[in-house]
Amino acid sequence: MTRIAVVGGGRIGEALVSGLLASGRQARDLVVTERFEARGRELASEYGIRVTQSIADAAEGAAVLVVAVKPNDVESVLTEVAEYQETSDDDQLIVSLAAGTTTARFEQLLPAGTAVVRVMPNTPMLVGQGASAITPGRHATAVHMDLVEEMMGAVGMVRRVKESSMDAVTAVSGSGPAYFFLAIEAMVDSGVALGLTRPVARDLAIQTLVGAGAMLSESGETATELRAAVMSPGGTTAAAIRQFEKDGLRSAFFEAMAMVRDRSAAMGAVKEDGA
Ligand SMILES: NC(=O)C1=CN([C@@H]2O[C@H](COP(=O)(O)OP(=O)(O)OC[C@H]3O[C@@H](n4cnc5c(N)ncnc54)[C@H](O)[C@@H]3O)[C@@H](O)[C@H]2O)C=CC1
Ligand SMILES: O=C(O)[C@@H]1CCC=N1
Repeated sequence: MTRIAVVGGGRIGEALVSGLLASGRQARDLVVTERFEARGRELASEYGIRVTQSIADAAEGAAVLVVAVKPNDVESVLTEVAEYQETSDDDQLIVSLAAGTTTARFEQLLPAGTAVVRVMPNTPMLVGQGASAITPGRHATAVHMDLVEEMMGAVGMVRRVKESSMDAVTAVSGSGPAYFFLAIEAMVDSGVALGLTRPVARDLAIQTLVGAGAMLSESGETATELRAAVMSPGGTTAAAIRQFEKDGLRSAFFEAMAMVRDRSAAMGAVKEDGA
């Protein structure tokens, strides 16, 4: 089976590894490079995978090298990857999970002709429920795209998009889980303010999110139709929706997601300028 090396054992690197193992991939087919030794030991003992501090060591024999470090660390990682590739016969497919960083930037830092596929994943891939968008670099072939679609498909759903859509994708699905976590925090606190115990408020709020998500994905009905079915005429839900609209919830989403798009685009622009 294709050997995968993951550089960066942080939150998203761990989510990928955990999701891949849960989907049936063998621990021997995965290797992680993690710069912090203690974190590396934690991952090795939790998942039974090999963890190393050396990028060259992980890259050796791997067909795919996944870059799962912060955008600011991409350059130093790719410098090491390029050094490795120039002295070996391996020509791994490079998969980027880094927000805002373009495939052109990756190609600039890697040996000429290196195949790069950019992915915007999200953390629910930890439990096999990720939502990823993928886009090819200049040298990525249909075979490379199929390989990445299969890898990310093992930990959730995948859509192919144009690279120019990646900043918007980040606003919807990359950062998206945090919006729902924030909503749950607010719902639990509000339930407590209304007199519920915290465990009861928490359990009810979480199951409500899970149930609403299942209805959205399984019923074939739109969010608008499903909301209408909860809103009895002159009832409780209508009172809540009216208040949310008055407080600008819809516009808050629009503004916040436009901020993500702009932030993501700015991260890419700064790096391409070489700043
Ligand atoms: N956290 C999220 O929900 C999402 C994150 N991303 C992207 O994934 C990337 C990683 O994000 P997180 O996992 O949240 O960050 P993180 O900070 O949790 O993990 C990054 C890990 O990389 C390690 N690292 C850095 N330089 C290294 C090197 N040279 N060699 C080996 N290990 C090295 C760090 O020690 C750290 O453990 C970022 O580029 C981010 O934009 C994309 C989508 C969602
Ligand atoms: O907040 C971030 O920059 C990363 C990218 C998408 C989700 N988390």
